[in-house]
Amino acid sequence: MEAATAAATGEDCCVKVAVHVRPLIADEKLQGCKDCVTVVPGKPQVQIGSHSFTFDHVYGSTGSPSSAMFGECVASLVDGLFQGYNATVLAYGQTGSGKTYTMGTGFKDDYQGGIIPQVMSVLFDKIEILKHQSEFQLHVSFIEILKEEVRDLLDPSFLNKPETANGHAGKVNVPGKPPIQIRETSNGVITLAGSTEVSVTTLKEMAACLEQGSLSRATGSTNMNNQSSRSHAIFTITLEQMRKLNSSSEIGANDTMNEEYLCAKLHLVDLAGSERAKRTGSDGLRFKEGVHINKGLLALGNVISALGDEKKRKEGAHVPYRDSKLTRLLQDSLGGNSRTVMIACISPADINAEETLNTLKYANRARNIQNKPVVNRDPMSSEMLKMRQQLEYLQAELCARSGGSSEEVQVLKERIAWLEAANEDLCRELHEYRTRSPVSVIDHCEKDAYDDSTCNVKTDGLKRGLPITAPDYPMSETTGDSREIEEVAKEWEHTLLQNSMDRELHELNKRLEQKESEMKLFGISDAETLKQHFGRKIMELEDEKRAVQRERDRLLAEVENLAANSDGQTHKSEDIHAQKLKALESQILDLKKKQESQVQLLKQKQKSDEAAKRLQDEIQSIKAQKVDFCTLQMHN
Ligand SMILES: Nc1ncnc2c1ncn2[C@@H]1O[C@H](COP(=O)(O)OP(=O)(O)OP(=O)(O)O)[C@@H](O)[C@H]1O
Repeated sequence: MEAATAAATGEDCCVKVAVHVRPLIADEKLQGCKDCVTVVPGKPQVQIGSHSFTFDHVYGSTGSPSSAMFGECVASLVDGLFQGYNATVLAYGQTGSGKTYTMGTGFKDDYQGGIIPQVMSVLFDKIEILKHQSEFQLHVSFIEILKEEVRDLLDPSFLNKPETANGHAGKVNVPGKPPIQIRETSNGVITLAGSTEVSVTTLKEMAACLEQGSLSRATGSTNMNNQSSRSHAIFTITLEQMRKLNSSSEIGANDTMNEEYLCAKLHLVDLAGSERAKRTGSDGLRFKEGVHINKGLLALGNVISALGDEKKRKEGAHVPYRDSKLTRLLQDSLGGNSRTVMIACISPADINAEETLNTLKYANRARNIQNKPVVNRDPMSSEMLKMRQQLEYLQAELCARSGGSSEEVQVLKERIAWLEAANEDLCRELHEYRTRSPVSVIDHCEKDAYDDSTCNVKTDGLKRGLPITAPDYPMSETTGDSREIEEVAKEWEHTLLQNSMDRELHELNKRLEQKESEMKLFGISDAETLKQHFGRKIMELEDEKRAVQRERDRLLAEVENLAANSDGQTHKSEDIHAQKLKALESQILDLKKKQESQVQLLKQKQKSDEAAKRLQDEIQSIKAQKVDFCTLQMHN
């Protein structure tokens, strides 16, 4: 639960102080006490001796009737609970001054006229009225601080215990039960860990809790009060509500949007009375109790002094809340997040004049205490409230604008509709392109390239499809929608360009691979070997040719010699030689042919060398192109 911030009315408000003057009681009358307190008629002013004090209200002994106290001082606090404000009603005064009577925790006399019973009855009346617009949950706790120990008055294990030796009706701490601890949450809220919180749904149930706790409370008889409260008692009502917001705040259709969770606490405090041991006649246990009571009240007095002194407050003086459990528990009620009313109970008897004056001085100082009550709303509710307020503000602004220039709104609406339609078309187109296979996209792109235009030209065409500068609206007014369309077109253009470049790069790689494999065939080392091989072959053929020519010359010379020597034999050997010569000539012819084919091979080799060189040059240029493309892709 979060205390709502200033936005949720973090008002500064002073502790309200009312004085309740009880009538002289039988004992005092018996003692012949005189009335020493005067209430100025029609004014909330009290005079005692030479001292005069003005308060917010004065009840009893000819001041306002006591019956008016609830309506004037407490009813507004109960109302505030329903708005999420914490509240405290604190009864302060000397022993026997009427605190228990005023608060209505005594279950004697006319206790129904006390504040707590009236609070309970008004609370349930209000819940009955509001139950149709809110869901409520009520819890009560009832604790007492006795001798600096916090005790749970609603602990079921305290019930039906026999009266103990010290005279405290039925209260024994259960062994093993952890003591109640006062804790402070991270946002400064004081809580009681370990106290019983009883969930109640009816007035009867709540009254039963009050009765049970009151009967369990430590009381004892003193000279000044035969049923004196020996402890400070705090009856706390916690009201949780899930409030449905009224129609003026209704915005969303969602129910949770129209609900807020509020939680507020009302502390009803009946303090033990200050006492003087001499006058109360207390000794032993009562004396010890009195010491503790006075210690707690002294700490309370110091806190009131620190908070009530404007100078000290401005100087940021330390407030000794931690000096006692009472002040620690009342930290929020005094100077914190609570609307607080202090009821100073006084006896009019002159015998009590000194204590009465002290009480009035304290009460007067308490009037200067400034509290800061805030609505206790849970963080989610706060957030929703903020959002709701923001939404209301925006709706109001929209209404104001549309009221101011309906024409402008109409034009804007048309423009939005047109942009939405254009956007839809583009999205559809984009979707179609995306669903195509990458190859078909490239093909599409290449087809465009073949038509003497590039992919970029195509995407420009896509952009052209969008009349970004609509005739009615200047370019500077381009809205989010048209920007979106442009971005889609750009993205598309980029994709196509990318695809085209990828494709070209792929082609280049393929060509490069092919050329490199060709180059392997015409490797430099293989070419050299081939050259040497052919060279050798030609040399061999040359040698062979020369040998055959020599043989032919020899044979011709032989033929000429034989012709000169004999005719018969000459004819025979002439034939033989002629045949040999013929064979040699055909051999020479063969060799010549071989030589020619070798020359042809050499020429081819030369051509191959040249082709290899060209290939190498081409590879170099392809590699250079590839580098250029890669650089271009990186830039894209
Ligand atoms: N306004 C009143 N009208 C009539 N009787 C009253 C009124 N206030 C108190 N009394 C009576 O005065 C006596 C003391 O009152 P009460 O017990 O309420 O005092 P107290 O301040 O609670 O005392 P303590 O601090 O010792 O508990 C009771 O008998 C009570 O009935």
